[in-house]
Amino acid sequence: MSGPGPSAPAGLGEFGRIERYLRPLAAGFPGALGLNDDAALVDVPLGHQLVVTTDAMVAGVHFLPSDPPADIAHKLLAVNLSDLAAKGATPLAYSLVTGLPKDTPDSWLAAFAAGLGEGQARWGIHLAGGDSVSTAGPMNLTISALGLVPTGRMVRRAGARPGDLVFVSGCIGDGVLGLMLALGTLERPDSVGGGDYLLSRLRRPEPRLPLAPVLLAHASAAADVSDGLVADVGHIASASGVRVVIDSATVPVSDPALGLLAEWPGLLAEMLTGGDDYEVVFTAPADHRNAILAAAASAGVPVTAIGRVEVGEGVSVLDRAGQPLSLGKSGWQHF
Ligand SMILES: Nc1ncnc2c1ncn2[C@@H]1O[C@H](COP(=O)(O)OP(=O)(O)O)[C@@H](O)[C@H]1O
Ligand SMILES: Cc1ncc(C[n+]2csc(CCOP(=O)(O)OP(=O)(O)O)c2C)c(N)n1
Ligand SMILES: [Mg+2]
Ligand SMILES: [Mg+2]
Ligand SMILES: [Mg+2]
Repeated sequence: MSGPGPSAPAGLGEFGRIERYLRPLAAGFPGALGLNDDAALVDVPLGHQLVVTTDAMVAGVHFLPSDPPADIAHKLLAVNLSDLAAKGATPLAYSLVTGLPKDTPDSWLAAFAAGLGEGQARWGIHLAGGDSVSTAGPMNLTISALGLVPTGRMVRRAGARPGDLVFVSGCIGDGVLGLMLALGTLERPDSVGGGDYLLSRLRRPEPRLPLAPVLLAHASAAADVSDGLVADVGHIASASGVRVVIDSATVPVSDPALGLLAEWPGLLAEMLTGGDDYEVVFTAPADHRNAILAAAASAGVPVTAIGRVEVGEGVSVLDRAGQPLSLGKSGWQHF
């Protein structure tokens, strides 16, 4: 049809890009139909429900335009799989929308697709379909991820009950410290490798998928921590109609973050509210505590008890002396 001519694109063009970079990512998912149809087909095994989640990432808002394309791909998949993990779901497939500025070279998409391929292999998920558009604005990348849960078992934000304990995976605050390093608003920590660790936690978060079965077995409510620990605990509190009390001294913090905190104690408020953690916060009956810690340890995910659920509403964060900390904000908001 359209041969090379004055209006032909300099690179592979829309369909050339799909064929070269995206079709290989769909090879492992028969329902993707080789990215050759109007839509994809998804089989849901008997006794299971489909869990659907969508997160977008926008240049200048969620990542820096200069970030390596493979890191952007890793994070885009990871933030979506983090929501699936928090719901107790097992990843199945994803749909991708690339909104790229017109001057984005083929080489950028090649590196981005390579990053997606690495993530697919790591997390056992395949591309099912999507859309490719150009944009007059900043780069905009969106994934909708599909996962499976046994019917009726998705772990919701609603379900926390007074008397439950609050648990969190991993460490909190690395992401926002990594962002401050990337933006140059924080000095690199003295610890060898500490700065690289914090930047990798920002750019390459690890979705807590191995925690999903532990959540299915024990959690009364759960959310992933994207906006900030206090904000996301607040989502559980309001959905569940309860009050949550967090003991800030028990919130797990990495060694590089501890080093920075020793010098600038004021960073604690940022760490509790800054977001970009992609850890899972969940509630469970207090008598499940030992079973949860043992199951999480077997799954290779560190989990720590950080607070309790009470009658009431909202979130209180207490300092070492049991006094309320005033944090200023609870988390990231787009508007
Ligand atoms: N543009 C939208 N259209 C439909 N639903 C949306 C939209 N934006 C957010 N939501 C819904 O609002 C809820 C909160 O969204 P969000 O805070 O982005 O969740 P998360 O932090 O887990 O990614 C979710 O149930 C999400 O599906
Ligand atoms: C360049 C840049 N600026 C700021 C941030 C911090 N940041 C941007 S959005 C966000 C919250 C999470 O994003 P959102 O779109 O709210 O994800 P969701 O809660 O829907 O999963 C954070 C912490 C960042 N990661 N990169
Ligand atoms: Mg979202
Ligand atoms: Mg999310
Ligand atoms: Mg979430």
